[in-house]
Formats: sequence, structure tokens, C-alpha cells
Amino acid sequence: MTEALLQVSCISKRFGGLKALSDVSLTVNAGEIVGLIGPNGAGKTTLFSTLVGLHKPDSGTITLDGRELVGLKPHKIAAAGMIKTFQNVALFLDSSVLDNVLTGGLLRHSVEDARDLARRCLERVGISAISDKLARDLSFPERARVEVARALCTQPRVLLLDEAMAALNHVEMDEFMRLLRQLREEGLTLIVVEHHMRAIMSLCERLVVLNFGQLIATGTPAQVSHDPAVVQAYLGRSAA
Ligand SMILES: Nc1ncnc2c1ncn2[C@@H]1O[C@H](COP(=O)(O)OP(=O)(O)OP(=O)(O)O)[C@@H](O)[C@H]1O
Repeated sequence: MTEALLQVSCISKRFGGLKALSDVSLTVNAGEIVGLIGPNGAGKTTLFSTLVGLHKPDSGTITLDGRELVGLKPHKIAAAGMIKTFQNVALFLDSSVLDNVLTGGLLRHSVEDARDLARRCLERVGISAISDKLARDLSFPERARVEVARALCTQPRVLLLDEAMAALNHVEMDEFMRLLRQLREEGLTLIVVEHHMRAIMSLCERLVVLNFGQLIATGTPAQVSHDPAVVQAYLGRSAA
């Protein structure tokens, strides 16, 4: 039996005259991996940023396990259990991997406890061996894992991944997706924005599609890929 963990109801967000999100509603169940897709400018990053409190919606509600999140600052939303990784991985380049990851733990813990937690998170994502390496010396796959480890260090229930696989080749992507499935097995709920369709189709059991700020389809990857509105949204943009 699945359980609704995240409930987004009628979220709208304007930037001046541009309606970046129009009445977007969606439900994410505990333990799901949901893919959020849509053409460039569809509103995916805006929705993620709104979910974690970086933007305040003009209207609508967002509840996590029944708790209203709209109006809370990002660190409060992180403490409530939802965190996002960033599109352009933003690490402290002159700090070690361990120090980067432990910053996530400072939300709830002392430095010492955050360091212990960070070590466990590094182990969880399979990069304990590079804990002393400087962030500036990391490969792209290592960076992607460090970013996930740092997010895990906030002890989230819902992890939002914004194009975490953008710089990875196919083999690296497959390894990274194995990690995401493993995290889901461990109880994490994931929402993934990704432009690599092959990855998103194999990783996610459900997709949500945005176009011009509106939710135009939701369903299994097979359902969504045959949805005329989705086909039109992608073909229309590429034709343009
Ligand atoms: N801070 C902002 N100020 C003004 N307009 C913005 C701002 N952020 C996003 N937009 C606009 O809102 C719309 C949605 O942008 P958003 O970045 O959310 O789309 P996206 O689906 O994530 O696109 P991409 O796939 O290219 O990353 C776009 O038209 C964008 O130009």
C-alpha cells in the first residue's frame, strides 16, 4: 500500500509577466522515483526551487507528510525532510569531500556528529575512499556522488535531483542510477529532473510532464511517451 508523502496543490509562480508555473498539482508517494520532465523553460527548476523554499509561490500549498511548507525558509524545509541538489554542482572547491558533505549535517548536528554522519553518507554513496580529496580535484561522477552525499547528510525523506547526471557518460549514468535505486530501496523518495530520456525512462516508474508551466501529463514512462500532448510539446519546441 503506497502512502502520499508530498502533496503539491495548485502551485502558481509568476516572474513579472511570465507565468512560470500555473496551478501545478501532483502527489508523490513514499518510496517512489518520479521523473519531472518537459522542454527547456517548462518550469522544472522553478517547481523544484519552489518546493524547497527558494521561491515563494503566488498561490497553492505544498505539504510534506501533512505539514505545510509554503512560507518556510529553505533550511526549515530541509529540516522538515526535503532537499534539492543543484543543477551546476556547487561544492566548496578548496575543501575536502568530507568537509563538503558534513555541511549538510550541520543543520541538525554538532560538527563532530555531522562528521560521523558525513562518513556514513560517503559510505552509502560508495566514495569513502576519496573523503580527503579536495573537491576541485574530483571527476564528474565523483562530484555527482558528493552532491548526493551532502544532501543525504541533511537526512531527507524526499531528495530532488536537478540534472545530477548532466555531465556523465552512459556507463557513469548507469552506475549513478544503480545508486539512486539503492537509495530508494533504503527508503528515500526521489524526484528527478533530467534531460537524458534514456536514463529517465529506465529509472522512473512515474513521470510528470510540464510544458509552459502547466502539468500536461502524468503516468508511466510508456503512457507518457505516447501521450499526444507530450509528443506535441517536444516536437513543437524542436520544430520551433
Ligand atoms: N528568476 C527568474 N526570473 C525571471 N524568469 C525566470 C526566473 N527563473 C526562471 N524564469 C523563467 O521561467 C521559465 C521556466 O524556467 P525554468 O528554469 O523553471 O525551466 P526549466 O524547465 O527548468 O528549463 P531547463 O530545462 O532549460 O532548465 C522560463 O521561461 C525562464 O526563463
